[in-house]
Formats: sequence, structure tokens, C-alpha cells
Amino acid sequence: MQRPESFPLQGLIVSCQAPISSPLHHPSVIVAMAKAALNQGATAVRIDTPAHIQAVREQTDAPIIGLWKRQFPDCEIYITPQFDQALELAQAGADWIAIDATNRPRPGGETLHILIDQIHRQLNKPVFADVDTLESANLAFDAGADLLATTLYGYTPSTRHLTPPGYNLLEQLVQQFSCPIVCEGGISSPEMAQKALDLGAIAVVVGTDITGIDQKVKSYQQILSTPKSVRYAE
Ligand SMILES: CC(=O)N[C@H](C=O)[C@@H](O)[C@H](O)[C@H](O)COP(=O)(O)O
Repeated sequence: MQRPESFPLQGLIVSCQAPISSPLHHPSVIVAMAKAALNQGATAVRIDTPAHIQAVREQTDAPIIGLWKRQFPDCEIYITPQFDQALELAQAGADWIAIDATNRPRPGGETLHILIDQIHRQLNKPVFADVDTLESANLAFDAGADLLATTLYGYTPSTRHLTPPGYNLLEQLVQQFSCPIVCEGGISSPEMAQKALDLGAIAVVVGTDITGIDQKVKSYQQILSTPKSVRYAE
């Protein structure tokens, strides 16, 4: 492992993504978000789709963690499920390939071991392993993952009853694995991010709270009720 002080992913990483249905899901918007985040000191960005990665890569040399959310029939895994997607992410300019590193079935019967091995051997890229539990972290680490992140805590059948951020998972990962550990998912304030770093994360990835206009407005609207009458001061 690289010495911690020279490790490229440190401190705050900003996830610049938008739902496909959102007007924000456009390369120029994603580039603007990424540049704004990097201008303010984020050390890296996490970007979805080859098109968005390529657009960001044209504008910055900062580290890009690439992923590709792809849905396949009868398959729960959607974060870079297969090598084909990893290849396109690397060609688009991603420095790190983020994958769902749980041991659930992948389309085409690919295994986690083979996927990580191919990313290393054929693409020469490090693997950012999104995990949900200590068990999947063990499998991912044994399969050669270069970094473990708590990204899927709260989003898989075995963790759906839990609410991110996965601080308890983070603590376990920090204690048990000799690779960098990242806290990702559910961080919604600088204080929460600091807590993750205090618990031993080398970096935190923040998405919705910084770049998630769609989700943030939706959550305001779910709470706010329409005023029944508006009163004015006499
Ligand atoms: C579970 C999943 O699909 N997570 C995705 C991974 O790329 C993104 O949708 C999240 O926004 C990202 O992990 C950051 O998390 P948060 O938006 O909570 O800060």
C-alpha cells in the first residue's frame, strides 16, 4: 500500500451524479459540479457513466473514481456489474474503478474474483470496492480489492434495515483490513464527515448532501405541507 500521506484519495471526495431523469444528468452539468468541488478543495470526484467521466477528464487531472450504474434483468447488482463496463470507464479516463463488491450474482455469471483480476491485469487500474457488510468486505479483500468503502451499507437485502452512514461497519473495516477504508453513503454534514475521518476513514465520499438537488428538494417536499391559509400581519 502507498504511504498514507501520498495516497491520492484523502479527506473529502464529492460524488457528482444525477438521476437519469434529471436535467442535471448532462455532461456539462456534471463537469461544472466536479470543477466547483475540486476548486473548493475536494481531493477527488466520483462520476457515473463513461460519457460523464470523459467530459470531466477533459477538464481536470484530479483523481476520478468511475462507476457505471447499469441495470440487468434479474440482477440486484447495478454498480459496474461486469468487466465490459469497467473497460469503458477506464477508456473514458477513470483512475479508479468502483464496483459492487458484494458476492451477489452478476450478469453473465462473472465472479467478483475474476472481475477484480481482469481490472488489475487488463486495465491496470485499482479497484474501489463498494461493500455492505464485513462478510462482503472479507471476500472483496481476499479477491484483491485495493480499497474498501461502506457505500452499500443500507442498500442490500441484508442491510436494508440499517441507515447509512455505516459507522459501525467503518470501524470494523478500519480494525480488520490493511487497505484504505472510505466512508461513503448518508453523510449529510461536515460534522458527520469529520466523525468518519476520526473513526479512521482515509476519505469520505459525499453525494446527495452536496450535489443531489433532486433528492434534496424531494425530501423537503415530503415534509412540507401546503399551507391551509396564509396569514399576513395586520
Ligand atoms: C447506494 C448507491 O447506489 N450509491 C451511489 C454510488 O455511487 C450513489 O447513488 C450515492 O449518491 C453515493 O454513494 C454517495 O452517497 P450519498 O448520496 O448518500 O452521499
